[in-house]
Amino acid sequence: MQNLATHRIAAEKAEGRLAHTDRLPSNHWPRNPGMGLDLGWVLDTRVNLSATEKRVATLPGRRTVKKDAQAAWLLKALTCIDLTTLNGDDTTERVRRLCAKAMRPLRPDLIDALGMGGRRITAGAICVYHRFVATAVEALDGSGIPVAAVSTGFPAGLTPHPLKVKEIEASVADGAEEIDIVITREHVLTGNWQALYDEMRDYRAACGDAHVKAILATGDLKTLRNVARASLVCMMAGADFIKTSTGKEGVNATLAVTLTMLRAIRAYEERTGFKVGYKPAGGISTAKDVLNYQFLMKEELGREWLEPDLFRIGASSLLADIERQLEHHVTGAYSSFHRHAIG
Ligand SMILES: O=C[C@H](O)COP(=O)(O)O
Repeated sequence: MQNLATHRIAAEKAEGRLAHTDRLPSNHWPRNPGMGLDLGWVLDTRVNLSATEKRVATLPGRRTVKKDAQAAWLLKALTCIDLTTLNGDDTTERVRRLCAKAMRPLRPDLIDALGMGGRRITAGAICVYHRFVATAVEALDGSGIPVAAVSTGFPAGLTPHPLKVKEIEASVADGAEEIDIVITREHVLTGNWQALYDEMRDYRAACGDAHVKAILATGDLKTLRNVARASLVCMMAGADFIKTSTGKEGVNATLAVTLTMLRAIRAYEERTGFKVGYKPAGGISTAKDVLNYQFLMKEELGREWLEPDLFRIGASSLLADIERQLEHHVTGAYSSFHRHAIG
């Protein structure tokens, strides 16, 4: 069922008043409440590896956008970035600089030259460890940009369960509006779907009103079938988003994993009517990469999944390349990477 805000936005869109890059409110779609664990559905789910690989292999050559259209897609991608710093040497100062970048990701002259003068263009969120949540919330005050905290013993997810729940509660108390949890990979590798469902249910409950993204760590899950099944179980347990990776696995986001997860999202929506968001993360660092993810989102799920309330890109260095490409689009010249030190 659509809420009032949804109707208003739909009406504005129909009248052409909602520009391509304007942010939609984060409560645009009804939140996925989850459902009981349907083991039959989980175990019936299979993935055709060669068909998946064939489908994604043809994507880069088949779909391309140029000039103004490319600039519009890249601007849209920019608004979906969860600007991330997840390093052992993170400091308060680095997090503050990242927040400043999230609020002003592009130079004003570039925004004007792209015909977007006067529009508010920001990153989708800031993503940090719990230690820096309060710093980021303070730095972003009044901007409307949410803070996402990685949690539950990120990245390995092997701390005791009660501590994981407390970690979520602590980040929510500090002002995190989004919590990126990591699942226990062993539950997937041993086919213990009930245990995965139960832990995810606890995480969702601990989040309260904060939205929860379930990081599957797909590079650890061995098969696409496991990826599809884990995606379904996390959605059944109430995940608002499913996310590929921590960025710390040997293999992080890929197009094959993305196709598998997007089809699970589609199946879940067909069955329940609820839309779940998608967040590829880890190793996405070029404008060219991100366009392929956007094409796949649009082809598999439709235009609605190109907005930040259903699509985020977890990335620590993608913004710099998007900025360079947009600057090239405007000026005809590439700037060097050292001029885009953050993001
Ligand atoms: O969730 C975000 C990832 O940790 C970012 O990975 P990245 O540093 O490869 O962009």
